[in-house]
Amino acid sequence: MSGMERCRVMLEAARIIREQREEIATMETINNGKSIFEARVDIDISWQCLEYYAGLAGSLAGEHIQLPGGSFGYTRREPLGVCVGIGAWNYPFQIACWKSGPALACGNAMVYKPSPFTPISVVRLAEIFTEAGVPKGLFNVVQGGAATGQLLCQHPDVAKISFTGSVPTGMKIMEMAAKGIKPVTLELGGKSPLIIFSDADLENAVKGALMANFLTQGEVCCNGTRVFVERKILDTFTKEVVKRTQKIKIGDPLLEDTRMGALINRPHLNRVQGFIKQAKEQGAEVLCGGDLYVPDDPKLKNGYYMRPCVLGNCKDDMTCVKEEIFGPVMAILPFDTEEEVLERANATKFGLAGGVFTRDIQKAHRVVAALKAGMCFINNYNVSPVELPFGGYKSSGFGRENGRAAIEYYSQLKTVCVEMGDVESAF
Ligand SMILES: NC(=O)c1ccc[n+]([C@@H]2O[C@H](COP(=O)([O-])OP(=O)(O)OC[C@H]3O[C@@H](n4cnc5c(N)ncnc54)[C@H](O)[C@@H]3O)[C@@H](O)[C@H]2O)c1
Ligand SMILES: C[N+](C)(C)CCCC=O
Repeated sequence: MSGMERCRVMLEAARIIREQREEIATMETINNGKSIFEARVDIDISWQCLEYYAGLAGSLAGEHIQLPGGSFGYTRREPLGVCVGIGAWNYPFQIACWKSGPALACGNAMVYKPSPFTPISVVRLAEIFTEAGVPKGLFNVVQGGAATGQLLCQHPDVAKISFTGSVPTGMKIMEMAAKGIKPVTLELGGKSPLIIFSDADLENAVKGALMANFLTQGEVCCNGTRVFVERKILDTFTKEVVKRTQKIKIGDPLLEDTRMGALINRPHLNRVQGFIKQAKEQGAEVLCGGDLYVPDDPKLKNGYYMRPCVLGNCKDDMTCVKEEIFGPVMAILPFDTEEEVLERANATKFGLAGGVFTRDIQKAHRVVAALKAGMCFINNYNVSPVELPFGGYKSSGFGRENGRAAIEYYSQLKTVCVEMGDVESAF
């Protein structure tokens, strides 16, 4: 298909998703356990992503380059072929759109494997693509776990792998990709810093800290879980964060006023609570939450609910400050100077995201320029306009999703050199 034809089909898919927003969001809530309130936002980001790449599909082009003697060259932006997408369980539908959007816009096919913990909503996406006119077999869903993922990565017909998941799995994916000389996009974990200066708008900073920690039960790769607070405002900020955290409505994720649903499964809930236990043993203070939450509704009493947790008295060398918890656990860390906080913020193997709250515009830009992270926020956190590239530094991965940047990762350049004169042979 031409770029314009692909554009039309993708716009139709975006339209169907928009039209079926409520049904898909409900399915996603059942799939993952996140609140319906948030699932709706995920679905909106998903159709926006398809719409955005539909817009780019028709404008993909190479360049024309003039050479001496009237000769010239040109480049063609060509698809890679069959791309494999492997997704995590925290944003099942959205991750599938972040991968299939640019992949299909560039003219590739995609075989997508969702996490076995959230297998359902991406099947609906495949149906929607078909309804919209995507040719049969162009977007495929294969269900399974690690073994299935490995087979896909090792398949000789696969041209590219785009993976979202943990750092340990990312390493394995990269090894398999290396054996087949396949390009790979790795969207991995994080332990991102959020820096609150004393001149920040306190109301916004508090809201930002909650956004940075408690969306999707805290199971968010780019969460700003190390909240560095300038000592002057530590007490006021902490008091307000704790007060608001305690007010988060937990429970049946399908209810309109619920803002925190259930964690993904029992082993993960136990793991998150294990981090909190260890934090206490290492000297952190639980300022609120961290315990199990049992909803009144008897049918939910065995659900994987916990109260969102704020940890005080944290130190940089504690496990809860160094490791990705992937649950609703915020660590608050005081700081005194800009230089000090930057050094501490960057002292991590991860580099997915980072944020700063301040009214000083020069300081804000200076700080984000110094942060070693792929996605930085000034005076907000965890918003995701599809126009902006998203991806990590260091162990958080490489390659980018969203924005024009993703086109580079789903296409390849062919150069054509055209001779307009005679061949000057060396022989
Ligand atoms: N950077 C991002 O955009 C982003 C987004 C969401 C989640 N994440 C990260 O994902 C992690 C949580 O997700 P998870 O628990 O699903 O991660 P995971 O690494 O356990 O699994 C991710 C996917 O990889 C598959 N998989 C597992 N082993 C495999 C193997 N050997 N070969 C091929 N595929 C394999 C799984 O079945 C799943 O589909 C967190 O670390 C989180 O930070 C990152
Ligand atoms: C939409 N968020 C909140 C920015 C999450 C992006 C995907 C990371 O887990």
